[in-house]
Amino acid sequence: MLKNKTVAFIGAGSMAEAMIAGIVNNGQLHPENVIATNHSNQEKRAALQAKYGIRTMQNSELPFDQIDFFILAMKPKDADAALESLQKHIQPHQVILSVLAGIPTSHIERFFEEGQQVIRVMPNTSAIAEESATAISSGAWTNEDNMKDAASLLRCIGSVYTIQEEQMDIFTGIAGSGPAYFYYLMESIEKAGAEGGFDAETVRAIAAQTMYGAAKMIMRQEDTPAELRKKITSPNGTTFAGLEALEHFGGGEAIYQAVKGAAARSEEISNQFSKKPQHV
Ligand SMILES: NC(=O)C1=CN([C@@H]2O[C@H](COP(=O)(O)OP(=O)(O)OC[C@H]3O[C@@H](n4cnc5c(N)ncnc54)[C@H](O)[C@@H]3O)[C@@H](O)[C@H]2O)C=CC1
Ligand SMILES: O=C(O)[C@@H]1CCC=N1
Repeated sequence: MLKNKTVAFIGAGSMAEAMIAGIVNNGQLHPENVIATNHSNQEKRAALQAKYGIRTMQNSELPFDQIDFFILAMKPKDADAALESLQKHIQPHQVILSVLAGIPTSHIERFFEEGQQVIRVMPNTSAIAEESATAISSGAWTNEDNMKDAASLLRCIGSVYTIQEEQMDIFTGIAGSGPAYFYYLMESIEKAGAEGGFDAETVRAIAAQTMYGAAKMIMRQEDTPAELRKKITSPNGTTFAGLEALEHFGGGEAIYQAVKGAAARSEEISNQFSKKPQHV
């Protein structure tokens, strides 16, 4: 019953805004039931309030008792200060969702009494278009009903995958950071398109439709990506030449390393936070 839930974003930056846009546009929650706080940026708070009709305020003004889900959405470096400011106000029956890359649920749980319900979430900025691929994994104390409600909330912004927390690093490499790889590819495609006489807008539309079509074909799950690729590749044809260039310039390896590199950075952040001492 999402309609009766109140959600508070602690930190109102890019990721929070993408989620707020998806949640409000999806219509499952009344905008009044969505709150966003921000450290110091009053202008950003006012802009979010005007654009989405949500409530915005400072952390200290939060109606703590009325909130079902607290969504931590600050940078990992700011997490401890935020957790310290929240620790006296959040009850174990309330749920903390954290979208912070690399921060283990065990680190967040240390700031609270035993039993605090925490869920780790990895969305991506396609939330704004309700097309995020979002992972959730449970902390030590979160009950099934709250996992289900969190999944329902996050389905407002796209598809939800329940995974083990150990898989969060690689999920982050694939999906949390993933949109950036496709935008980066697009920048190179635009460059080649421009050299062929297209203006940036036209080539962007053509290439986006091509990406979207390929994604839809993969999602039909009738053929594997390798089979789909083979169907396009005529012997010594244009695709063959394109793929040969891709391989020659290390395209496959580069993407593989991008996913692994982002996952390794997530793991590195995790290790830094896992070593921190107990707080409660
Ligand atoms: N941007 C992305 O594509 C994704 C980001 N994330 C995670 O989301 C989190 C936020 O990332 P962005 O939105 O990109 O960062 P951002 O820098 O755009 O926003 C963070 C906001 O949090 C505010 N803030 C800091 N400490 C605070 C506190 N104690 N109380 C209230 N507000 C506070 C800052 O003023 C800032 O406005 C990060 O932990 C990141 O790992 C996760 C998935 C994707
Ligand atoms: O770059 C980052 O650290 C965040 C987490 C996943 C996507 N953006």
